[in-house]
Amino acid sequence: MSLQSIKYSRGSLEILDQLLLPGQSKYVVVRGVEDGWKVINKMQVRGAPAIAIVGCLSLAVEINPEDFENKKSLRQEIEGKLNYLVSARPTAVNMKIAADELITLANELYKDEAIDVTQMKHRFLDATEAMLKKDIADNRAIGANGAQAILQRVAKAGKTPAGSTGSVRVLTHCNTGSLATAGYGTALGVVRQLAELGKLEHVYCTETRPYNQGARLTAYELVHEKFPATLVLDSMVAALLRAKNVAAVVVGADRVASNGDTANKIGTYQIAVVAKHHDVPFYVAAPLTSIDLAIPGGDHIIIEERPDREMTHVGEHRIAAPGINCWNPAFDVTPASLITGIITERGVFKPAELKEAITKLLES
Ligand SMILES: CSC[C@@H](O)[C@@H](O)C(=O)COP(=O)(O)O
Repeated sequence: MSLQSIKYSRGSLEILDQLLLPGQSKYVVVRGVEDGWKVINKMQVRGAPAIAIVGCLSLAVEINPEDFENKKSLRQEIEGKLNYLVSARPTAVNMKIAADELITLANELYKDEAIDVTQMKHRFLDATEAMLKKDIADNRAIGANGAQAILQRVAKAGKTPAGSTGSVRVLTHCNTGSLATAGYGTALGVVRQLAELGKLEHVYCTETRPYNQGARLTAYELVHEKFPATLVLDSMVAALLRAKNVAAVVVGADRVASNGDTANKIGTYQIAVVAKHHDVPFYVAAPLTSIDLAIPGGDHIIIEERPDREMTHVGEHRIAAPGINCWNPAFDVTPASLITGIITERGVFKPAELKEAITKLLES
């Protein structure tokens, strides 16, 4: 069974505290929106899809026991609280897209004269809870589409390791697995699917400084799943791609602009540059809820800057010289020109085809 980052039943929400992993597995109770905002901002829960789901469910547990005087007050509560949750972390677009969808739903329910305030609340709770199931289904589809794309490309290029039966070695960055989503994972879902097909020869994961999502979380998931896996430091990627016949890089995304430029965990951009140099295909795996068609390119993405302490300390232990200045952007933007394909639940797209393809899909 894969790890569960979010435990939810109507009226009750708990998240696995990712600040404590891998040392301790402890669930934190989220009682409402204020708790939801805090666990997202402090990164007790993180990863673009998980942020959106926990944010929305924190509103669900808050309004579940409340009696609203009328539909207008419920609609106002929903809009105000969702917009507040969007402010917890700025780079990932998933929370914003989920908030916009749920606000649109609340407006429709408000206008629907056939339902009363209690029915409106239940319809809203149903829609919020549906996100959990949808995310897992989307991730499974991403996994299948991504594994197929990688295996096809590798077969065409004749790049499987010598003596193997078409199995591949892949590299991933940050954590995109069960912990970053409702379950299964995006880029790690592709790895999972390769393993399910018996085609995963080896997966390499980066440490992902400074927060160490790779060493603490991805490595934890890979060990848990008993996948053949090796941890490397971020500074080893060039050497790894030169030495280990890696067939593909697959990473997640926090926000994909309409031209395919992709914001993801800091360090992703330099991996893409190195992959290009070594002629290794570089894939981004992300659900449609990570694609922001409202912005034309990566320059429009706000990059979150996090506290110096994440760089200067490992746990309680200071590793940097006292007094040194720090720059700690949590994400970078990989230009579309370095991306081979964007793997979604609805297919794999070249960055140049993304906008038209997604617009068509959303219209249908
Ligand atoms: C499926 S998670 C995709 C991305 O959100 C992930 O790669 C990432 O950058 C996470 O950053 P984090 O700062 O840990 O929230």
